Amino acid sequence: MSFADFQQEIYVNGLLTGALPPHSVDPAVLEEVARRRLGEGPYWYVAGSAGTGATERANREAFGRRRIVPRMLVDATERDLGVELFGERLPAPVLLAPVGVQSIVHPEGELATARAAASLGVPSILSTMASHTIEEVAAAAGEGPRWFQLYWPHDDEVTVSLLSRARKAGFTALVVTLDTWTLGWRPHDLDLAYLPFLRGEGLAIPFSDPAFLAGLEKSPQEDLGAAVLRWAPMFNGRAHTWDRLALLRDNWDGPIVLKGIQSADDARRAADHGMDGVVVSNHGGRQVDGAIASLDALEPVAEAVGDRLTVLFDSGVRTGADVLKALALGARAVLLGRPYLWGLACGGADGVRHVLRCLLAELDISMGLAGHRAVAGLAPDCLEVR
Ligand SMILES: Cc1cc2nc3c(=O)[nH]c(=O)nc-3n(C[C@H](O)[C@H](O)[C@H](O)COP(=O)(O)O)c2cc1C
Ligand SMILES: CCCCCCC(=O)C(=O)O
Repeated sequence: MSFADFQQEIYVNGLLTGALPPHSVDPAVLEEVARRRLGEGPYWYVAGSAGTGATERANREAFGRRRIVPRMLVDATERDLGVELFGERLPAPVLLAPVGVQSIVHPEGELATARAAASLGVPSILSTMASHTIEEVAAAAGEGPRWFQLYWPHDDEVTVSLLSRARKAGFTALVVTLDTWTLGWRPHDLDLAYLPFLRGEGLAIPFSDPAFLAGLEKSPQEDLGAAVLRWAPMFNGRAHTWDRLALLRDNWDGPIVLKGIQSADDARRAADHGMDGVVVSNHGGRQVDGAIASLDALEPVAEAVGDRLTVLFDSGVRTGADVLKALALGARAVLLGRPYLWGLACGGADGVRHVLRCLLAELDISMGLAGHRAVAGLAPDCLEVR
């Protein structure tokens, strides 16, 4: 079955039974429904961005400036969206971005996300700030592909312990997020005084880690305040430096991908330091207001590193056509962020699966209509810049 068949399934169901799709296929409508369900604090924590929102808007505008140039009389009836990432064959060039504290959106949080992604063979990247433990999420993902995202603690024993737990639980690739060593200036969260971690929420992974617990007199269940006080300076407030990457290389025997890269120079340095990939990302515009649009950073990074690194992309992807554009500009695959959280809010695992199926169906159909049989054939000349 191709991803495009989801469109037929919806039409046929509608014709035969009069049934509408369980959720809207329009990401903006789904977001509106999620907004009503979540309430102000949780909605704005997810939807919000840094400062005036200029970078979040720039992310979308950069997609708007690029237009696909469809080619005719090409037989693209049969298409292959598959892609190989670090030796793993994936059915489509899409992963679910790491997102912390998903229990604020749905009680099953990362467990639901992992199940939905696994049902389609798509990797979901587990955040260090997840509201379920590494081992619980691994069990929920079953045979599905798993990647782990590290928020890198300023405590080497905790770092090594997290990496070893993730490896033991079957996570194959490590994504190290560099752009959020401290939280950006986020007016919505400040005005609503809504910051889930400060209540100890969504910290299931550090709070279940033996090396982290070894530094506490009482368990987090007995003394949550003390646990938060140990967590905060360990994970927040100080950046690491390039020379420290050796610790990760020495303690992770799979691919390592640096997330949050926005400059060609940093991408080259990542390659020089023995990294395997980068995610060109500005964290969905949540960190530096006024930062470069992620899509504008993509092509220079891809050109700078050539085959030395696997280049992934996120920030601002909303539709299948967006995925096509990012692939054409040099991404091997993209990470989807906020849209799947709206699916999670509206329908748990089914909602996340629905969002993924819509995105992949639209990508598949857009590829065909634009005259592309495989993602490997996409290049900058498939697009026009306005
Ligand atoms: C609510 C929320 C929580 C996030 N938590 C994390 C996280 O724990 N780790 C991380 O690397 N990125 C995190 N991100 C950033 C995403 O991985 C991704 O870079 C971003 O959402 C992409 O932009 P988009 O939402 O416009 O698609 C978070 C994003 C959101 C919206
Ligand atoms: C110490 C930083 C924790 C941030 C976790 C969630 C996140 O990345 C976000 O954007 O919010």
